[in-house]
Amino acid sequence: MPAVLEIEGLRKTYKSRRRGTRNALDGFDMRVDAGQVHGFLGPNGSGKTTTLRTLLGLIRPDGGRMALLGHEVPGALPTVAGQVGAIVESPQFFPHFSARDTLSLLAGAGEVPAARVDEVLELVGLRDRAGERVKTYSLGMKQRLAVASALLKNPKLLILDEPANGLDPGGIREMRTLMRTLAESGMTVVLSSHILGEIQLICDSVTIISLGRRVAFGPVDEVLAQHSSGAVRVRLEAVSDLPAATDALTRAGVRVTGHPDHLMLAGVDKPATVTRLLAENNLYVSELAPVAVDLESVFLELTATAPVPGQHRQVDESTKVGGTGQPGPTGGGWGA
Ligand SMILES: Nc1ncnc2c1ncn2[C@@H]1O[C@H](COP(=O)(O)OP(=O)(O)OP(=O)(O)O)[C@@H](O)[C@H]1O
Repeated sequence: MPAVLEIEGLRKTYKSRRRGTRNALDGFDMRVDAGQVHGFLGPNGSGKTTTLRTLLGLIRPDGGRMALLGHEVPGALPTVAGQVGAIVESPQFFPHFSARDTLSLLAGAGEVPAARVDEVLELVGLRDRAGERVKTYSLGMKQRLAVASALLKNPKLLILDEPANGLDPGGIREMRTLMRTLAESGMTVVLSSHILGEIQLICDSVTIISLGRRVAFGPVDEVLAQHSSGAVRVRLEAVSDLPAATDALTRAGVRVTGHPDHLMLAGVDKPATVTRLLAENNLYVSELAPVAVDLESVFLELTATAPVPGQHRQVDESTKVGGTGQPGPTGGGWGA
């Protein structure tokens, strides 16, 4: 299957006086095959938007190579731009224009046939409100308009950063159906999202990024299978014992992901060893069950972002150049 999007060894460094030089992308790789719905996942600040902005020529990379639809970018962007539709960060629309005026203006500028405006309004479910001013739209309606604008030129590749943002549950389901329909018509769709249950339902394949590097990729089934061996859910008689159990299990070399009322363990060969280890620490198990792992658990484990009882995780996924490769101690990866 031909690759529609290819990235190899992409590097991007941001420099700031306050935070020094930090790698947002640290040799990142990604490949998306034609006709797939591909999920692009990563914790806050892990480099997703930087990747997408770099691909679209909005940011200059510091190293690596990228190709869209078989053409090296950014050099070939003028050639491929007409075949790539993207929403990266919320686009701004004229508040006094209606959705139909907005799309007609964009269609005119992009030499798209006027009839396509009504087609995309229908596709995103805005037909009945298309004549009203954008300033009267809800967040979800603006999001639908943004998707409509990216679909106008019937692109071969559609890139959407958080398309479900602001959509109600019905809207999320409609977006899911729309993405599948577009893929069935031959379009390749790349979605970044934090709604992992949704990604598991929609996507054929995923890339997971952490600290500016790829930590997992491939068909969703394969990524789940690679990480599902020995997954066990543990509940204790006392929820307040979970931190002590996390500590004891981690010291014994078990990979533990904390949840408010249970722990998920990975790589457990014999569940009986867990029961014995906890009992030796006066921690008593009320449930020990093998589980089929889901994308959320895989994500939390691979990106080490699972909540730890009693701790407040600080967001910082960039890595200091010349540092240890770990996030900085001060947290707050919200730009310089
Ligand atoms: N203009 C900038 N100047 C300095 N640092 C930046 C800039 N833009 C992004 N960064 C940093 O680069 C890192 C990656 O940010 P990016 O926006 O790519 O993350 P993300 O994965 O899209 O996060 P989110 O899920 O929160 O949208 C973060 O540490 C961020 O603070």
